[in-house]
Amino acid sequence: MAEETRSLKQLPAPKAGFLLGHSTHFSKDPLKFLCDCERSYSSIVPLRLGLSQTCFLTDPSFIAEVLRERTVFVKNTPGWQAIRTLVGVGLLGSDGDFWTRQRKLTQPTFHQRRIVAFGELMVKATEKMLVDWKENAVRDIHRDMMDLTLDIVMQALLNVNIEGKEAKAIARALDLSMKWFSQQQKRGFLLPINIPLPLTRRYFASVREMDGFIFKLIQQRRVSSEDTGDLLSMLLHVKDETDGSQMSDRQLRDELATLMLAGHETTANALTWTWMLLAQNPQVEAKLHQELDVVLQGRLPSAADLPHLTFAQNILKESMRLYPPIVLMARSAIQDYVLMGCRIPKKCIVLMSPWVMHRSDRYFEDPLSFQPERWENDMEKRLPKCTYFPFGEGPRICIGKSFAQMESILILATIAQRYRLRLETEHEIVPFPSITLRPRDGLQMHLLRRQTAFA
Ligand code: HEM
Repeated sequence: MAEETRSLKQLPAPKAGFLLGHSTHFSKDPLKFLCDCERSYSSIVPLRLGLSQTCFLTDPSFIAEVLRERTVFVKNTPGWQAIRTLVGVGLLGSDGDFWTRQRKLTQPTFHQRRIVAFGELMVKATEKMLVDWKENAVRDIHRDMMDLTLDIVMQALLNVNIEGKEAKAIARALDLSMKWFSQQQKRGFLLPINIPLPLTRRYFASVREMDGFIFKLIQQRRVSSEDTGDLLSMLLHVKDETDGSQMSDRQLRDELATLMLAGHETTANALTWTWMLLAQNPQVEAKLHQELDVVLQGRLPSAADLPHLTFAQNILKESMRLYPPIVLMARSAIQDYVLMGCRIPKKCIVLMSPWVMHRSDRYFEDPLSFQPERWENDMEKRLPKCTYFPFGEGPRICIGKSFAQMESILILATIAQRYRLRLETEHEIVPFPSITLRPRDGLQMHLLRRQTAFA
């Protein structure tokens, strides 16, 4: 006999408010609320956030299924609609056939072979930043990592310099978008974008200014046909193999805005949390220094060193386990779908959280402690799929994964060769989940010059 299908309503759920459902608890402290759900309820937790019927998944195989079924579970959620105001219908926020075409066109651009060419640029940009670092100074390391990764992504994408007015306009739009999203989030629900609040007006004005610069850059490149070796040059030349068509200016603009947003904050935050964790765990830091000294012998790192910097790789894996830059992923069901015997109704929003899965004691021993060694002996391969998924999973897995891994290791190695960073604050560092997970009040750190045999 066929097994009976349960409805979401039959599953145990946290107590909900009459009007706002679970929104009040969720918006107060989303990470704690979701961790409590994982500990106290079954693998599918029904929730109501505002008017939206929602469910939260805590079983890795359920998460893997939803991420795999990209034609049923799409990105048409209020959060994604807000992100589209910045990135349009680029890879990150599109669905269906349009996404398939864009992914096919963009994928070769991110091939490992091509990405390696950006290694030198990444190290040079880090060295340029270090010119302003002085021994014993106190700096907001979060700000520094944001500026550095923006510099790198701008050069890799557009071959423009961070000091130029184009880059400044783009940085302003990205920054205002973060503020705008945070403001929306604090409210606990998203207001329609056409309500002319002051920040909303400033945000849209800055997006228009950013667009002006991007369209101008695209035009200049089309006219000159110059290959400047950046990602824009590659995207300008890719052709759909079925009909030979190329990307329009609008599509190029949307992809560039997407790559700037997706490729900058995420890596900056991964590095910021890594510096905090290294300062809190000096024995791990000492082991990193030892590896850097043995492998690099005092010279600058390059892409060719990556396979030998295995402890550095494990540090970043472990830091993204505890502080995944994307803490929550959302999809909306376009039709009823039966997930492991439970009916997920059409329009239901499905939530999945790397933060929650990465901190579950069902999969990780002593989950809150920072132990890069746990990743030795191919531990990642032995975990069930979607237990550890900082870059997502399935067909929509992060296209910039190799770029981000190379960038974060090269930056980590270049800085850690010369400096030890110590926490300046006695206060608790509060993780704040905006589009990405950042420290709410920045990260003030004290710079100590490292004494090495090579200095
Ligand atoms: C540590 C750094 C990074 C992390 C943790 C990260 C994480 C993610 C995650 C979790 C997704 C999937 C989102 C979802 O399915 O809802 C994603 C998608 C994406 N990421 Fe990243 N990312 C990082 C760096 C980058 C970089 C450097 C780039 C580009 C330069 C990039 C470009 C993208 C794009 C375009 C997508 C959308 C892919 C698609 O839907 O086909 N990311 N990223």
